[in-house]
Amino acid sequence: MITFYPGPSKVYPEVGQYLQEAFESGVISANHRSAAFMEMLAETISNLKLKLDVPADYEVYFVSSATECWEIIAQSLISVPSLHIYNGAFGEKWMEYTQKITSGASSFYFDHNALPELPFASKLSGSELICLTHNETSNGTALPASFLESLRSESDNLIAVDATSSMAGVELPWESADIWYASVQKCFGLPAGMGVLILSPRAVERAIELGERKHYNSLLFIRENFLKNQTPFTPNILGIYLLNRIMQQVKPIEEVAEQTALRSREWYQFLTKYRYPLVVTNEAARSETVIAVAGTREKTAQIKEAAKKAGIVLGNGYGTQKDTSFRIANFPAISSQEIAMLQQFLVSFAGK
Ligand SMILES: O=C(O)C(=O)[C@H](O)COP(=O)(O)O
Ligand SMILES: N[C@@H](CCC(=O)O)C(=O)O
Repeated sequence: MITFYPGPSKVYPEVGQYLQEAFESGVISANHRSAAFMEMLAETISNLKLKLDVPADYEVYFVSSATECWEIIAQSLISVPSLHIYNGAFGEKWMEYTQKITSGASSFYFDHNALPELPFASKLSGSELICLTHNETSNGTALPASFLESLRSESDNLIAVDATSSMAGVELPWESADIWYASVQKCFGLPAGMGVLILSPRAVERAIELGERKHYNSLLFIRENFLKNQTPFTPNILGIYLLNRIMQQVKPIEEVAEQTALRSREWYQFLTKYRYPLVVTNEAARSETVIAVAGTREKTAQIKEAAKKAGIVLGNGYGTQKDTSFRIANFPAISSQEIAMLQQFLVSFAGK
């Protein structure tokens, strides 16, 4: 089967070889306070920062998932009600989890075919954390870099961005936000089981100011460990090993992003040509890494079933469009040959 599911998704083919190497190297049997592990952790962070072009003064931590980042942020970085700007299921869930933990999260909902308006920024006091979803996996939308850049210039607030399904696939305007996080099972092309959390110096300062230390995953506790090249709890050592190998292998993000952009343009043109209705009709709001195709319940079920018979897994819809859309991951680990196979299938399905 070839898979276009937007997470877990296709892993880079080299992962097979790296798994064997990890076993043979002995590092996955090593204690996580050993020199061997600490060196590997430091090297992984350094390779990730290099390949993804993360600013030198931003700090990188590995946690268990993007979902855990919702909790870490709510516990350790929010003191006054946060503002959540979203248009889909993952942004909404982030707001709901935060609400449960902090008892104060406000929402600014915008239509998935629109981009959020900026005037909300002038109504903020300055201490609220602004929470944005860069790439909304559920409905195939993304925020353009220009939106993040404008928000940054309009507001002094700390900004947190969920880049779960875009980090390592597109270029991110790092300096336009303070907290970024993602999961490795999307654009990193890795097996699931790890989250990447990246903080600006201002976010670190905020964590220090708030001084929250009540949880095993309190940000300050995580940070203190990472500063020693360690982790607060036994980490996913295999996941870190694989991430390091993939970061060594991939091209710089600028080149990866070029390919993502080109492939996404081709996908949208192809789908339009063969009359597959897109969930996102506004081109400016479309994601480059997750493409959502609309359809009736019946048609959507039929196409997923026919694809399966042809050896292809399409992503189910998610959230309000669970049964009336399917999703196609446009992640870097997917090969051009696989894309051609799916397109061939879609051409023949369209003709039926
Ligand atoms: O796809 C998204 O967007 C998500 O939020 C993921 O489902 C979250 O993945 P985890 O890393 O939390 O498992
Ligand atoms: N992120 C994946 C999985 C989410 C889930 O099922 O919890 C998706 O968008 O489908």
